[in-house]
Amino acid sequence: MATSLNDCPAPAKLNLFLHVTGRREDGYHLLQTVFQLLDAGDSLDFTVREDGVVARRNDIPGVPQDSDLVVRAARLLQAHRGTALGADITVRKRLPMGGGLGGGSSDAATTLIVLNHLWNTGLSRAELMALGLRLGADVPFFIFGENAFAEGVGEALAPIRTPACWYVVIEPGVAAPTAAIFSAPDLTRDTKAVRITDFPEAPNAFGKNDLQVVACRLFPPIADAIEWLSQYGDARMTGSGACVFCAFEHEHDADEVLAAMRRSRQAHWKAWKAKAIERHPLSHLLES
Ligand SMILES: C[C@@](CO)(OP(=O)(O)O)[C@H](O)COP(=O)(O)OP(=O)(O)OC[C@H]1O[C@@H](n2ccc(N)nc2=O)[C@H](O)[C@@H]1O
Ligand SMILES: Nc1ncnc2c1ncn2[C@@H]1O[C@H](COP(=O)(O)OP(=O)(O)O)[C@@H](O)[C@H]1O
Repeated sequence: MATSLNDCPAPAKLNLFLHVTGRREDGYHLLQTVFQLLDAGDSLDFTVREDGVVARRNDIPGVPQDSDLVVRAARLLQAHRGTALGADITVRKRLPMGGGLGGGSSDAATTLIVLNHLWNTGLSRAELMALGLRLGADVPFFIFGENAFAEGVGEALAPIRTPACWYVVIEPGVAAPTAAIFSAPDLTRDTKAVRITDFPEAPNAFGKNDLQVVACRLFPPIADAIEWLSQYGDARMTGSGACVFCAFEHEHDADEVLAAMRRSRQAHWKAWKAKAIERHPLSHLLES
């Protein structure tokens, strides 16, 4: 049995659309969204420890070890299965925090998938998804392992085909706190529910992101990024922001947009391209 796994990917996600259709009694919002996996993300190293200690080996500014979703995920699995093993974990962050790309959730999902393998704790995909939901609404999606239409708070998932394309992602340089966006008085919470069969073959212009109006009001750089990227297609925000994206059929189209940005007065934005992928790269570590 292996005792370490290095360079484990934690892919980013985009919300191709995000509708707020209602609110639960506990205040959480009911959503409909399509989650799209990208070939860009964070990466993590894991080494099993015999002494039961779970430790993050690197510093992440603003995220103390004990509140890191990675450490919390490892300790949750450890307690759930009563294993005596621990782990040293290194997290290489590339995704911005508060970016709407699901970075922290994806790190947590990768941790659950990899440690379930290294610790031989034997949880099924469904059991790991249920455990992951305790850490955040986006975590089950990453364990689900393929692009999905999601309902509820994001935990009711159905597989969906999405176009093979490239995305340009702009980081507008602000962090959008999810709680502030959802609690805004001007958030609309009554978008009519759609059915998965309404989702067209070429869905990049389907629906809208209901969180975008609020996020643009609170954080004007998000509005600036959407306006700039809209020259090239249907640009919109992912999740609760702050990142903004637009789809392109060919990689060279995405390259041209990035080059145009670097020549423009928006050259200070961080921007990159990523390819749409169909499956989570660690999906093979879990049974069906
Ligand atoms: C909006 C989405 C869409 O994929 O992603 P992100 O943009 O954050 O990645 C998610 O639903 C984010 O879910 P999750 O990651 O669990 O959100 P949290 O940070 O835990 O939520 C912070 C707060 O936002 C509010 N919240 C969150 C989710 C939801 N469906 N309804 C809510 O009202 C709650 O007040 C919650 O306490
Ligand atoms: N490993 C982690 N990576 C990123 N953020 C983390 C991590 N652990 C905890 N967090 C907290 O979760 C918050 C949301 O981060 P993240 O999931 O990256 O953004 P978003 O949900 O907007 O995509 C961060 O602001 C940070 O405080």
